[in-house]
Amino acid sequence: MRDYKLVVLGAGGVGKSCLTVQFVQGVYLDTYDPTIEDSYRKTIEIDNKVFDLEILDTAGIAQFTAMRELYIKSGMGFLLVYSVTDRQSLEELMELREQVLRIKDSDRVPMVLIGNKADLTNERVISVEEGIEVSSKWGRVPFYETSALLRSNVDEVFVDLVRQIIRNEMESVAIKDARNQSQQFNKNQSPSSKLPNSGKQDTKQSNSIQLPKGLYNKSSHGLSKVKQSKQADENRKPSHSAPKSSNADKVGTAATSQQQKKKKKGSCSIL
Ligand SMILES: Nc1nc2c(ncn2[C@@H]2O[C@H](COP(=O)(O)OP(=O)(O)OP(=O)(O)O)[C@@H](O)[C@H]2O)c(=O)[nH]1
Repeated sequence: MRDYKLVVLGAGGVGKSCLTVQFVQGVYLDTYDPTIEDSYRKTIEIDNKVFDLEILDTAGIAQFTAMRELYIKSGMGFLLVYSVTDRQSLEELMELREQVLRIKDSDRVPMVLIGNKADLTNERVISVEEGIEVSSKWGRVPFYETSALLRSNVDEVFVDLVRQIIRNEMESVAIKDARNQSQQFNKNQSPSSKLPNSGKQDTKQSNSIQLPKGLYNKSSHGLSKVKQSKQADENRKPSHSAPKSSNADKVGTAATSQQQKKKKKGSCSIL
């Protein structure tokens, strides 16, 4: 079983704990008590494969953010949450994303942009279009509006993130294999096997093995396999998904949740 570490990031009060608890336990918590750090586990099945998720619900308010660097380092995928009722929370996300990219030292970190509290239509200050715009600026990071209250798009954001991690892993393995093949090929090319005038021929042969030229494209996301990359682009369309009562049918086997790490108090009280 694969073990994936997901990290939920965002300003204080945007609904990180509520989204996490809704996903893990299927309950909505409606009182607010700032989180220091909570860890949850959930087993899910995606595409007939079982994944064990460790979800870290992090502190939004400044006093408790000292550990941020550490958990960003260990996280494999990130849920970046703002509230559609709080402009400041979207601004804070810009810095958080920068921090993630800097610490991971990569621009292809699995992440999802989430505008939560979409049910609060009268208090909304950030439009869907604005969310889509941010997602485009971030390189078409998948974007969802959610409501932890209505359990809308809750499963979807977690499943999307896990799929991104799987894709990333597959791409890394493919690149590694290609490198190994290329190295193996170079090793096998002993000078004695070359014809006296074989300069041209050698180049041709090695090009056919050097996958970065033939099979791979160099993009802003680094090397990626053309076919997979297309698929990834498809999936990365700024997929605004309007809130709806959702029950992702591919999610949710053997949901086990436990609050592992200490928390000042429960971030929300269970109804
Ligand atoms: N209407 C509505 N309220 C929500 C939603 N999600 C969370 N809330 C409320 O917003 C408040 C804060 O929610 P939390 O989940 O504790 O927020 P948080 O981001 O974990 O906050 P920190 O722990 O300080 O980082 C609570 O009163 C929730 O009930 C939602 O989707 N809709």
